This record gives sequence, structure tokens and C-alpha cells, in this order.
Amino acid sequence: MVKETLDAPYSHYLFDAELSQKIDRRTIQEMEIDGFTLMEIAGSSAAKALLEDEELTHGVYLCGKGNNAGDALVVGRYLLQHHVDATIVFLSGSDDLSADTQKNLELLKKFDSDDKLTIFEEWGPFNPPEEFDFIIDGMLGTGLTSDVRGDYTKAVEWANRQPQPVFAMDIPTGLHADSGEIMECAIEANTTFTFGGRKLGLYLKDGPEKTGTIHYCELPFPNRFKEDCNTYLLDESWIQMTSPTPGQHKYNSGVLYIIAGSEGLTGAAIMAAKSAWAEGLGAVILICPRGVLSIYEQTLPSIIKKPVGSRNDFHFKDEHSGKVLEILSEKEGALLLGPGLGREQSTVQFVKGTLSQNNKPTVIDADGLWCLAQLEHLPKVNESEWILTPHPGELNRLVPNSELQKDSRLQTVREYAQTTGVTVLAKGLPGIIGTPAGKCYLTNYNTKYFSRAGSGDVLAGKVGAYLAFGQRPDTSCAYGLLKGKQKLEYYLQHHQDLPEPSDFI
Ligand SMILES: NC(=O)C1=CN([C@@H]2O[C@H](COP(=O)(O)OP(=O)(O)OC[C@H]3O[C@@H](n4cnc5c(N)ncnc54)[C@H](OP(=O)(O)O)[C@@H]3O)[C@@H](O)[C@H]2O)[C@@H](O)CC1
Ligand SMILES: Nc1ncnc2c1ncn2[C@@H]1O[C@H](COP(=O)(O)OP(=O)(O)O)[C@@H](O)[C@H]1O
Ligand SMILES: [K+]
Repeated sequence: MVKETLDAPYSHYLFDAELSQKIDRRTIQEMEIDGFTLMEIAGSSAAKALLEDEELTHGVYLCGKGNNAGDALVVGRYLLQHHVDATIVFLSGSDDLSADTQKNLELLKKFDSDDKLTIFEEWGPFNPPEEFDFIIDGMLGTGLTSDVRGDYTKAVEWANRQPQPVFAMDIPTGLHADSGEIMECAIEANTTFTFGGRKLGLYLKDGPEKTGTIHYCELPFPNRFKEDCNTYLLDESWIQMTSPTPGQHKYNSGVLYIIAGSEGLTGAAIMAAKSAWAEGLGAVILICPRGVLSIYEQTLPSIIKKPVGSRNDFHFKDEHSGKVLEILSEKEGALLLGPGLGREQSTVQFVKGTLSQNNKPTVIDADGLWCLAQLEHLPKVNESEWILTPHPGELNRLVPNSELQKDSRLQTVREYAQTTGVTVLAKGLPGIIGTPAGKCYLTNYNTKYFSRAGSGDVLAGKVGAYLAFGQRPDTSCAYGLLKGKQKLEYYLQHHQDLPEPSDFI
């Protein structure tokens, strides 16, 4: 299998407001492409997409006073040329518009030769046209700095009550471009046209529920200005998942060791082992306490089992470390540790003892993470590559610094991965991969389908499998997530009911 790197295309870079504004500014100053031209390209590409997809006759344009309104006015001008009438409301009047927006208002008026344009200077007197078929949200974009206030709130609430589709310029008004937080209230868009770079807030927290379909419109920003970006959107449009090629022998076709399971929790080990095996590995070797071996003998015929301890051992204990390390040293490969290990004190010591002498690329999940959280330091051999796969509760337990926890999950993941030198796959909505180099990758689909117990074990098995094939930690995480997404989509296409975790194997 070829080792892949996670190099996102520029279309999948995620910008916060500051970076967006910085790139705008540099393009204007250093490239001498003025703001008016950028606005023209932004608005005209949104208008072109609207004209291609929709039959439109009359739009209501809700406009603030900044450049976001300018984008809306450019759309209005192009649509006017295609006989689409416009009713425009300026929520802060039109006396104090930004320079480029002002210029676009004058231009729009000049294009209106047959009185198809109606303008309201404030919300109070606004009277919606008897018939209109869409709303354009040009109230607030990356310039939103505080809770939505005054008439903007009324306009947002009105728009959200209308049955007509709402098309948002850059970001739905009220959604914070950095955090995806709703600032008091927010537009519920059917489509969001995002300009020059996708805004982070579209994909975080409340973002996915407010944006509708996201349409990225390119602006002439030089690629080198985008290099400060360190957050990217993961999707299959740019990640080619290479299929494994069978090796000469089972032990050079990828070997994954799994340390998992204890009495009452053998299901987690079974799910993880089956999931890893389904990826086509040469061998999956499940190391288990001897007391639970008989369960695996019956359920996992394709998996090699290596029991440790006595028949009376139903969970891993401190004294099992030596034997386990001996087994791990037999073959090259990767390790998955954690699903269903249980939380006995002796298991915590076992985890510490085993990991502190293990050099294999390793995925640590579930109870393995619980054990790590009991220890003062990560028992990690310096050069070894680790992936931790915490859900939000496990992430909070792992990050003892309460200041960090209060920050956004994205920031927590980034800082934790950077300071500890491990790759983090933080589960939740969105799923976030954080790398030791400080890069983060966000999922772009509804991860709620994976919330039933067991899908975490399936995911850990897949990530472990790709690590065992020799992929880099970040790529292994991306493949594991997207493999689950592929399985989910297939399931939803062929069934009416909700999938079970085993459907993702
Ligand atoms: N060349 C470029 O830069 C390009 C930019 N482009 C576009 O410009 C957008 C950014 O434009 P922008 O910076 O003018 O900010 P924008 O979002 O229109 O709003 C700022 C105004 O809102 C006000 N305001 C703030 N918070 C508020 C609140 N809570 N409630 C009410 N009002 C509030 C604030 O008023 P203030 O509080 O300062 O008096 C200020 O006047 C960007 O998203 C993209 O669409 C594209 O055309 C590509 C080229
Ligand atoms: N393919 C996937 N893509 C995105 N997220 C996933 C995927 N598979 C699992 N998840 C995430 O993993 C979570 C389940 O893991 P977890 O909470 O540890 O449960 P368990 O270990 O009981 O299965 C889901 O809520 C979801 O956030
Ligand atoms: K907007």
C-alpha cells in the first residue's frame, strides 16, 4: 500500500474570520486587485450558480451595511439582468454603507431601467412583495462581532419563518465564522455561498444545522497567502483510498495486534477485531486474558488468539505485561489497545507497563484512554507513533488543564496533539483529527448515525488496520472515518431503518 499524505486542496482549507480578512487585505494591497473586483467575482459566481439551478422571478434581499451586503447587491444586479425583480431592505439604512457596497448600490440602480427594483431604508416600513420566490441573506458575514441585535434579529426571525428558500452570502447571518456558535439568532439557509475560502464556523457546533448546502466560490487569492491555514475539511473528493494489495505471506500483508476485552466487555474486542479483519489484513492477533478465551474461540474463527495468564484471569493484570510484550515482539505491525479492557486498577498498571516498552504504531481507544487518564504522564516511548480516539467525555478526562477544556474542542484537540506529540481522532460532531504538527481535519457529514454503542470499536479497528498497513497516523484516521461514511451511505441507500454498528464493519 502506498503511504499517503493528507494534503488538502485549497478548496478544502478552512479559514477563520481573521485569516479571511488578512487574505482579503493582502490581495488588495499586494496584488492590487481591489475590493470591488473581489466583490464582483463573489457576487457574480453566486448569481451564476443561482441562475443555473433555480427558476427565479422575485427576490427579497436583506442587507446590512458592510461588504456582505455588497455581495448581495452584485447578485441582485446579475439577476435583474435576467428579469428577476428585487426588493431590498437595508437594516442599517443606506447612508453609512462600506465604500464598495455603496458603489454597488449606485450601480444596481443604474441597471434598473424598467423599475424592477424596490428599496426600503429600514426594517419598520418593509412590506414583503405579494409574490417572491427567494430571500438573499446579505446582512452579516465575517464582520459579525457580537450578538445579533435590533432589527437584524427581526429580519432573521422573519426570514426563518418564510417558506421560500434563503441563500446566504458567505455565512448565514448570526453564525460566528470562527466557532459556528449562534450569536443570539441565525439565518437558516438552504444554500450558503462561501467566498474565497470556506469559513470554519460552517462546519463547527451549530454551523451544519444552519448552512444548508455549501457552495464554495473561488476568489483570486494567491495560494501562497493561504499557507497560514492549519485546518482542513476531510472528504472523499480529495482522499483517494488506495486498496490494500495482498502480500507474499500473511505476516507481510499487515499485522494488527489487539489488546482488548474483559469479562462482560468481550463484545468490544469482537467488534474491533472483525472490523480490522474486514479491511484485508494478513493477520489480526487478539491478545486476551485466558479466562475469556472460549468466547473468542466461538465468535472469531479468522482471528488468531493469544491468551495470557491463567484460566481465572478475566481482565488484564500488571503481571501480564511481560508475556504480552513478548508476543508483541514476534511480528512487525501495529497495535490497537483499549476496547472493553475494563477499569480495574491492575489493568491500569498493565497498560502503563505494556505501553512504556512498546515501539509499535499504536491506536488507543475507550478503556485504554481511561487508563491513560489515571496516569500522570503518557507512558509513551519517544519515537513511537500514537493515535488516541477519545469521544468528548474521554477528551475532557485526558486534558487535565481546565483552561484548555473551556476553549473550543477544535482548539483543545490541536493543542493536546501538539504538546503531547500524538495524533488525536476526537469523535463527535464534527469528528476532528489533530496532528502533532498542529494541523486539524474536520469531517463533513452527520456523525450522529454512529452514536450507538459499538461504532467506536468498529472505527478503532479500521484505524488500527490502516496503521498496520503502514499508513501514517493522520491518514489512518482519515481512512477509518471515511470508510465508515461509505458504509453508512451504502446502508442508507438500501435500507429504510437505522444502521447498527455491525453494518459499518
Ligand atoms: N474585499 C473583501 O473584504 C471581501 C469581502 N467579502 C464579503 O465581505 C464580508 C465581510 O465584510 P465586512 O468586513 O464589511 O463585514 P460584514 O459582515 O458585512 O458586517 C460588518 C458590519 O456589520 C455590523 N455589525 C457587526 N456585528 C453586528 C451585529 N451583531 N449586529 C448588527 N450589526 C453588526 C458592523 O457595524 P459596526 O458594529 O461596526 O457599527 C459592520 O458595519 C464577507 O463576509 C464577504 O461576504 C467578499 O465580497 C469578498 C471580498
Ligand atoms: N465513520 C465514522 N465517522 C465519523 N464518526 C464516527 C465514525 N465511526 C464512529 N464515529 C464516532 O464515534 C462515536 C462512537 O464512539 P464511542 O462513543 O467511543 O462509542 P463506543 O466505543 O461505545 O462504540 C460516534 O458517536 C461518532 O462520533
Ligand atoms: K450573510
